[in-house]
Amino acid sequence: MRDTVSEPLPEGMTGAPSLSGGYAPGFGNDFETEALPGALPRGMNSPQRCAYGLYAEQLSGTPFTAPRGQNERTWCYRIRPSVKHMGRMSRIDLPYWKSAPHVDPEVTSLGQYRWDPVPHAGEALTWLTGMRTMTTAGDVNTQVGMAAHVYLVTEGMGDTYFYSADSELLVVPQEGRLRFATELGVIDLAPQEVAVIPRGMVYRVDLLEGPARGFVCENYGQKFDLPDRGPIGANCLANPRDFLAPVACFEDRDCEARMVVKWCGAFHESRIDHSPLDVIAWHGNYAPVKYDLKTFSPVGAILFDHPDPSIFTVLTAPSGVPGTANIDFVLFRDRWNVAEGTFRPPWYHKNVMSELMGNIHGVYDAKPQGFVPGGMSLHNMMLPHGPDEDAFRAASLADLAPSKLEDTMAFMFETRFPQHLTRFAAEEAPLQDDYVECWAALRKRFDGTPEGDW
Ligand SMILES: O=C(O)Cc1cc(O)ccc1O
Ligand SMILES: [Fe+2]
Repeated sequence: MRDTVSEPLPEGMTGAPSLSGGYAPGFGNDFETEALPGALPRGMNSPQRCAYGLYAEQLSGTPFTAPRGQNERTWCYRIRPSVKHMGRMSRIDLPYWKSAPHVDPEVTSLGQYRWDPVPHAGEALTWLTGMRTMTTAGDVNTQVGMAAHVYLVTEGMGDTYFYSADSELLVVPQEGRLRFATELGVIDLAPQEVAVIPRGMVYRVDLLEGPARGFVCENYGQKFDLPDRGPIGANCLANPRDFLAPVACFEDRDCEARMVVKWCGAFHESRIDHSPLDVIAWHGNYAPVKYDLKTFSPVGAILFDHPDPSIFTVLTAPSGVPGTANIDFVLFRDRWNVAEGTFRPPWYHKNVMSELMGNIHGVYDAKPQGFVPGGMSLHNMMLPHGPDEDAFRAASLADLAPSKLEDTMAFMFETRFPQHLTRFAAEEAPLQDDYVECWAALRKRFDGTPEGDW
């Protein structure tokens, strides 16, 4: 890939030649970037002839008529139009990547589930062959719901390129480093960062440091957005400036390449003779982004009680019903615990939404044992859960001086839809058969006295 060519600054001025080392900051911004000077048309989208003999093409991420605040599209100026990046498609099988509706009659999804990290199998796996679906929810055909996956990557995709017509992908690495070489530029991704790859965006995933493992939330529905902050005001939580979109760069490369497309839950391939990453300049607001989770500014209880976990929402994908997300992406990062007279860990609860959690790093306060980095848990719709016996005892008896929860980073994909386990999740992944035992020792403390039996 070529490096970004930055525009010369006007005479007598000095300044940074490029933004943020290959990225431009902002969430949902209208970006413009060109890898060759003058490649981006000025003042119009469709010149009669584009500079450098490029083709102009629009990528629409929302319907043409979406309300202005949600309307997303990007204009690309590319060596060939996308229609040249696809030949006749034929079906291929990626047996571990499932889409909703996928309800296996032999699998029980009703229960509290927890998994150890899915181990690296010792076989060579790419972003496509290493994607392992754990749960699906909703329906990919009607564009509602999601799937939760674990990825195991030991090698790059080589000359295979991919796009998902079904979904945008929220990528949450836990181990290793990946490079997403996309049509609009390059995103390098490490643990404790996340990336959002939009629906329809062509890319290839290279391995920078392996093996790599992480989690993916495949969003079939409306795009992830920043949540409204309500009375919190204009700042904190995830701040728009901390999202980074790549600047334009391109490949002008003839090779025997393969384009793989996910469409209505099925995978297809076709052969082409060049790299499709040929966008030399683009402008618009439909772009991949990355975000450093360590820039998330948590807001919490500063006197008493434990608020709902929605205060830690990084991104929310709306469902059309106000306040009822298709998916909330929620982050439990290191933070201060200061609430007085309060049981500080999460309370016991039953939730109409279903909660899939993953541990990126360290120890999660409600589950000091057994929920390890790389591990996942599922507390499905209306399934009771809460702190294990150790966490309950410790927090009930703790001296409530301010204390810092350190070395902790876990997340939740919370969806309004029940999540159905795949056979892989139920039979092949390292399910902890004894997970429910973590609550076994929660004994009756009611003894008729106001103090209870401690
Ligand atoms: O179940 C969990 O551990 C996630 C969670 C955390 C929290 O602080 C409040 C509610 C909740 O579901
Ligand atoms: Fe919960």
